[in-house]
Amino acid sequence: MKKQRPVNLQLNTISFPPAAITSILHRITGVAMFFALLFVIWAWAESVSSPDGFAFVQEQMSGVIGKIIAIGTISALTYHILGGLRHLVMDMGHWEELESGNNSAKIVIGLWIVLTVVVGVLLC
Ligand code: HEM
Repeated sequence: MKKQRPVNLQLNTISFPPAAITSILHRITGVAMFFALLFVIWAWAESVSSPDGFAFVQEQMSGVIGKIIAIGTISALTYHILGGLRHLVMDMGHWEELESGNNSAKIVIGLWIVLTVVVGVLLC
């Protein structure tokens, strides 16, 4: 057995390829959407419960926290759909090689950032 074996992984020195980053972001945005949906469902239910309920939700959503939640939720959904479409293309047998997989990952991340900025500008 080798005597000098690595004793631990230095996570901060590991560089993740774009495809790995898209993969973990897909899971993170999926879990984030699950929790965001709790808020979305509450907001929908409250807003149709009465005129006062509608006014309350409207007031919350026009505040800073409401806008952060809205932009975050739409951003997570946008990423998840872009990542999902990338998976669909890969399921059809394309973008499966190292180079094309990393390129499509970079495009997904780039598009996501651009679309999130657009959503942010539109909602602010
Ligand atoms: C509110 C709606 C959604 C929620 C809460 C959600 C949640 C999740 C979660 C938590 C995962 C990670 C599962 C895991 O890694 O074990 C996941 C994976 C996935 N989602 Fe969604 N998802 C939603 C909508 C969508 C949509 C609209 C698409 C397609 C455009 C999509 C495509 C996928 C795909 C392809 C995976 C698998 C990714 C992989 O194998 O690495 N999802 N979803």
